[in-house]
Amino acid sequence: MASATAPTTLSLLPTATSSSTSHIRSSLLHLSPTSSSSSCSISLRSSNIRRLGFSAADPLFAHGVASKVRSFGGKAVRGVVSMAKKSVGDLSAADLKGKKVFVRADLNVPLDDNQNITDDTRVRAAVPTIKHLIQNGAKVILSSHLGRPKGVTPKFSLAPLVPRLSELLGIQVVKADDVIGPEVEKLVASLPDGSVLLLENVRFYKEEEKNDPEFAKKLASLAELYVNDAFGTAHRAHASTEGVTKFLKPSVAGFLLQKELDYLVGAVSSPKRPFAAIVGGSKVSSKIGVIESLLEKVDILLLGGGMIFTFYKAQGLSVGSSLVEEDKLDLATTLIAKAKAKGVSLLLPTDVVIADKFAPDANSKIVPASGIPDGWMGLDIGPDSIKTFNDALDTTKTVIWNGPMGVFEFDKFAVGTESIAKKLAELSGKGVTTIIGGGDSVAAVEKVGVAAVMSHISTGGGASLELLEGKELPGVLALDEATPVPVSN
Ligand SMILES: Nc1ncnc2c1ncn2[C@@H]1O[C@H](COP(=O)(O)OP(=O)(O)O)[C@@H](O)[C@H]1O
Ligand SMILES: O=C(OP(=O)(O)O)[C@H](O)COP(=O)(O)O
Repeated sequence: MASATAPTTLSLLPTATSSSTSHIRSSLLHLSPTSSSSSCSISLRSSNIRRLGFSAADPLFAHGVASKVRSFGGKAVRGVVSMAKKSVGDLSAADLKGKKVFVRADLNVPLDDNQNITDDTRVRAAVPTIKHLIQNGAKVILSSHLGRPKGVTPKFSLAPLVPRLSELLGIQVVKADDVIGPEVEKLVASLPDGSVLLLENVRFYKEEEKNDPEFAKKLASLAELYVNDAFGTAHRAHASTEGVTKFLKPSVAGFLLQKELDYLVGAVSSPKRPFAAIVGGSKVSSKIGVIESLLEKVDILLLGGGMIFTFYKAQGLSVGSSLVEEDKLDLATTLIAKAKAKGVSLLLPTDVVIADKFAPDANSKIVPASGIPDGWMGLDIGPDSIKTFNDALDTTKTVIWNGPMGVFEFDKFAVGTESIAKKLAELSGKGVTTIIGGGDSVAAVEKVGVAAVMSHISTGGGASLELLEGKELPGVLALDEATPVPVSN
């Protein structure tokens, strides 16, 4: 784990020359949370941050440094500023033995009509942190939401999670019928060391989503330490993800949360190059933030999905009845110009699979991007584009993918998306870092059966999108910072 890494200290002095500045900048980039999430500390002045070409909004700093830099305004910052969050791996066995630990996980899994879990990815992803805690003698009070219930709703109970959790953990998980209150307190008091109590769906209380401080305090009163491992919910400032940290110290990151940050912030901020991003999905409007943020970092940007037709139309091509956002035509033109100015190789599909209706049994044909007839709509990228994309991807060392290349829910229009999934699997096998940024791209990778070989598959759709946009996640910001290391200055 990161805590085993030797502590690293950088001093950014105001007198730094331009050559030392570039050295510091590259060292700093190298010291992403990936390489040293718990033991890297930096001494810096805000003037040097600017000189190094960083802005306080740089995602590299988003989860530690930036907030401090901002809070100091333009004034000199002296002393140690930690860039990472404290991890559950930083807590010693003595910190954990016999301690009641409130663990917020994201166990928001899909259930079928018979309340069977149809995809247990999030349950499996929560296991390493819980196992670590129980193996160190902690009493785990496990909390999650499921769905978006309005008040107590039996079909959103966490009861279906108990058998799978117990199986994966190798112990019988006890379930409470409530989230707070005397019955829950009684169950907590009776917990032996190394056990797990699963609380009921935390969203059964409306106070959860309101981040009500009184509710957060009641949650906190159940435990002595807080671990947030709910990456998929880290973009929500709710009582169990943010509010509770005000009442429980330490408040630390779980292993899953750390891994997500390592890849979606660390690997993206200091990628092995060439670095490519593949962005697809339905609309430009939902991916503007991601595209703009990635344009700052990538060498190659491949665009697919429904959004390409807005780019085509902006370039004067006919798009038939394809999905187009008329109010985003100027934006598409701006993004193309921005890519050019930044030297990013932006590839739009050169051919598309078109359909005569939006349906799985639609008639289809392949046409060049410039040849979409009236009444037809583009639902997938074509074979020439797949080849061009594959050739570009062959040159890369890091790839991040967010959003399908076509309407992959219909088999006839899933070829582009599935080809990308297969290509990334092949590249992963050759040592390329492959990151799947949540949402439908994860479903595509799973459909093709190549999920296991990817470097990282995010468990959060919305959360990963916000991270890739360079936003700060409230559930992460609220956690304690990693212990600072004294700076030699
Ligand atoms: N050419 C297209 N026309 C219409 N919809 C498309 C097209 N290509 C992809 N889509 C749709 O985009 C949806 C995913 O979009 P989005 O939610 O933005 O991606 P993600 O979930 O990966 O973030 C899928 O349901 C897919 O069917
Ligand atoms: O499934 C989730 O988000 P996602 O669908 O964006 O991956 C999380 O559990 C967050 O759920 P929410 O969007 O109801 O807050």
